[in-house]
Amino acid sequence: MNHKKKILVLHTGGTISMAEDEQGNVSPNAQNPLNRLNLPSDQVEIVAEDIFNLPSPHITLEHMLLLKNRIIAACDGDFDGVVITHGTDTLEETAFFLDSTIQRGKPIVITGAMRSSNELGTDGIYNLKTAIRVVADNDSHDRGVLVVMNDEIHSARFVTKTHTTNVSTFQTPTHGPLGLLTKNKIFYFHRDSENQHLDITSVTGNVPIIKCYAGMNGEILDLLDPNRIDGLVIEALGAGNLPPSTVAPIERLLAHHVPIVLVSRCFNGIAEPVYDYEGGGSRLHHAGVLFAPEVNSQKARIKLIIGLNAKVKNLDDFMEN
Ligand SMILES: NC(=O)C[C@H](N)C(=O)O
Repeated sequence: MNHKKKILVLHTGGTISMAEDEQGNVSPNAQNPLNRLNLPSDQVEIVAEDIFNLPSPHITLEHMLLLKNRIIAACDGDFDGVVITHGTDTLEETAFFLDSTIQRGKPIVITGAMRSSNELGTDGIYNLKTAIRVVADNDSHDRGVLVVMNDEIHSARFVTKTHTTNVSTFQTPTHGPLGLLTKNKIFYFHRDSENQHLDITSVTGNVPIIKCYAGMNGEILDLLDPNRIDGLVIEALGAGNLPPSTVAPIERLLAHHVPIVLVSRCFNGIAEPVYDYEGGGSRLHHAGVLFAPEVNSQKARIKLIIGLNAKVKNLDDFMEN
């Protein structure tokens, strides 16, 4: 007889826990509608906790740290896996944070919804059910943190929110979903390599993100006080290039030992130091700018904060891998 899986479901809020009023305004509920979920008890035992009830734009790195500690305690205990429900706006950041701070092992899945609990075609209960199915599946072990929405399974490391309202918003631009669910089965197509993880105990640090654009001058960068920031992420052009007038302010920040990380503003692909012209990625890299090839700016920011809090010696290597 199969062992009955014991799964912890941690609700953090978001549209999945909200409802709309008669005017169509969506807001958090006092009563979490997800608690009406009815699962066959001979397959899984569910323990649900409302750890927070926040729209995901209210989620901070401190919330992510609390969540990480609760998940590690659950996995060290007698839970067979954890499902987290979360607002979709910052879901990829929480997923990436957890994937970067928790060792691979028991399945950890994050899900959310694009339509609140009483809207026509609501996807919340369905996504929660499929997330529980994925956690209960033996093949979901050792895959890192997974994002399950709309019958697809994605790696936290690569997934991103691509659409403001569509239920298929979560996509992996570089190589598609890791797997999918049908009515009765779960199929994994491939296994993503392991993300670096560091178990940190603090998340301090002020690391803003600046987006680059054609004709950008150095004025915004000049406004940054090196004593008030701990790092900077720049969404650069193409494979990782910047307009020439940004170079002098960048050199000034580097001289004050502010780590600067470049990612691409492109939706898809890998950033790397290639071009040898003023502002080109190769020259910037030589000057000390770091590259985060695989991740978008919001994930690079989280990665840099994790590296700084873990006091990583070689940040260049850490950000690049
Ligand atoms: N679909 C959602 O969950 C969006 C909502 N604004 C949130 O992130 O909390």
